Amino acid sequence: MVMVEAEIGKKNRSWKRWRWVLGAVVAVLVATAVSSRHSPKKISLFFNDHNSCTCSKDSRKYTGMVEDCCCDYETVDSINAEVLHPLLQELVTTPFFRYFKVCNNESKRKVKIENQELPKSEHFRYLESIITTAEEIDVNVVHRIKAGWLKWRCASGVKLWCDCPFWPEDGMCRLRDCSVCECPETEFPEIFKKPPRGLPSDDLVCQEGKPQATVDRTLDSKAFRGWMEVDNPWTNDDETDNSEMTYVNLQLNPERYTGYAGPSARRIWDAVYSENCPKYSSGEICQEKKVLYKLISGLHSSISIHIAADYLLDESTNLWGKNLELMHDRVLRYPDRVRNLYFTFLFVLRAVTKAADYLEQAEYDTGNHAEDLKAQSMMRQLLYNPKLQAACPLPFDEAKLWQGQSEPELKQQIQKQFRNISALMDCVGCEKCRLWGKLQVLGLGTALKILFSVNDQNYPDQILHLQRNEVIALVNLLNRLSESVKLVNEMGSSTENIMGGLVSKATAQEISSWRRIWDSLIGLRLVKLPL
Ligand SMILES: Cc1cc2nc3c(=O)[nH]c(=O)nc-3n(C[C@H](O)[C@H](O)[C@H](O)COP(=O)(O)OP(=O)(O)OC[C@H]3O[C@@H](n4cnc5c(N)ncnc54)[C@H](O)[C@@H]3O)c2cc1C
Repeated sequence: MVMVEAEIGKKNRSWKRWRWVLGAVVAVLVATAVSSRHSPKKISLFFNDHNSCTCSKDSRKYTGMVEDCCCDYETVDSINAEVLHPLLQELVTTPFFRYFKVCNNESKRKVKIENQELPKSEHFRYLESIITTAEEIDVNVVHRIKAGWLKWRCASGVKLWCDCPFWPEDGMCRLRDCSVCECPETEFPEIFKKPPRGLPSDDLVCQEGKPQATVDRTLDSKAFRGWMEVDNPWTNDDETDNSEMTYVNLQLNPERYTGYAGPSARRIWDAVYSENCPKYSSGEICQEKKVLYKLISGLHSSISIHIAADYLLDESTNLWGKNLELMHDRVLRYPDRVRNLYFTFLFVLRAVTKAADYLEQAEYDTGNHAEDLKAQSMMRQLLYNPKLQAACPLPFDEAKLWQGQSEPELKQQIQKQFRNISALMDCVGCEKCRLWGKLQVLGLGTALKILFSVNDQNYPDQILHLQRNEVIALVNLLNRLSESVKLVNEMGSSTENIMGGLVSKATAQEISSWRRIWDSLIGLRLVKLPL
């Protein structure tokens, strides 16, 4: 009996010791996991579980048809590298494509403070005096004043500002790089300032969707296509008020890292996805909703790729370069984000080639004859490229969509959602991000208009009309997507190798830490190794 009790006591003591060891091990595990989560350079202990090499390697080999498209990944990569990318890179440098019209109502904005209307210039002088008594003023006005103050301090002379219709926008730019450099009046093409040919100059406001806009279509659809302002049911921008518009040179304002992040940026993306294009579930059968989600996700991937490809690596020395870790973390390690990028690229490419007749005949007139001829000729090379036509004749087949019974209501619903996304771009709190956000969403809206709102069997009377800014946005968007696809193709494997190296390095470090912990436990005689 005594012997049995002694045996049980021994087992209890040994169990208690093991429990202690187990507790210590769990504590160390948790601490390691927490510390690696908070340290961006470290790879989490659980990284391998979720991204095991075997599983991710296979899924990252993008082969076969791009989902819902009519062209495979390999062909997209080769035709992009060989034809599209070089052509587009040059095309967007021509004067016609490098100037983009943006809203410039900053100078005319009046800020209402205590029932007083102040012009913007006076508003800043008044600002400091009232900011202390802020509680007494309507909270929205205070938000806006603070936003204006931040923006003003961040980049003096900010002008690219249209009102955010959803909430007081908080102008969260961190770097000077988030501001946009506008063109002086003398720089942008004289012809851009003129009203469209054939229309009386004081009729500009009346053109949008109004009877006056019905230009002679026979003439229009044959040889000459003047640029005119016609409504796009997919976008939110009203560009008819030309006095409030100005031009920016896109070549001087590249899309790249700006430091715009945190709650302001997060709020935009959250609103875009949760309110306007929620991720479809695997059982979702509505193709059109899937398309909207994939277009936005593809655009988001492209923006992230550009941020990572042109990143401020060292602020103190102003060193810019590629941030492969960021590219991997935001896009490459999510196969669906990469797939959506390819999808968006093919969708926009299809829109451009579908509008070939229109784009071929359009006027690329900026007053610089040689450059305009070059733009026209490159446009033709893009639209009728034999290699592209042979390799990928129909990048995306829009005829498969909008076949259901509830088509008109569904189209209206999706148009409304896209218009909301378009309006949300005015809430982007950093100028340069807003410029590119607005341009690319306008480009997507133009692609949607080309594919779904004209020359459709359901709308036989609709003839394609594009605004100059829509064409500029469409082509620049295609160029951005083409760059992203090229970067993903080139960087994909090297980034994976580097990240793979980091994982193995981190794993090796972690193994050696574990060995030290293990050795100490043995040293403390808390663990007994079997003989
Ligand atoms: C319109 C717009 C333009 C911007 N332009 C720039 C710019 O030019 N330069 C710059 O430095 N910053 C820009 N930003 C900010 C940038 O996009 C990020 O928001 C910021 O860098 C913070 O990144 P994040 O890691 O928090 O993730 P975010 O990119 O903000 O993503 C937020 C969430 O969306 C989801 N998500 C991310 N990518 C995808 C995807 N491809 N598909 C589906 N879901 C996804 C994820 O759940 C993620 O957590 C822009 C933001 C917006 C809204």
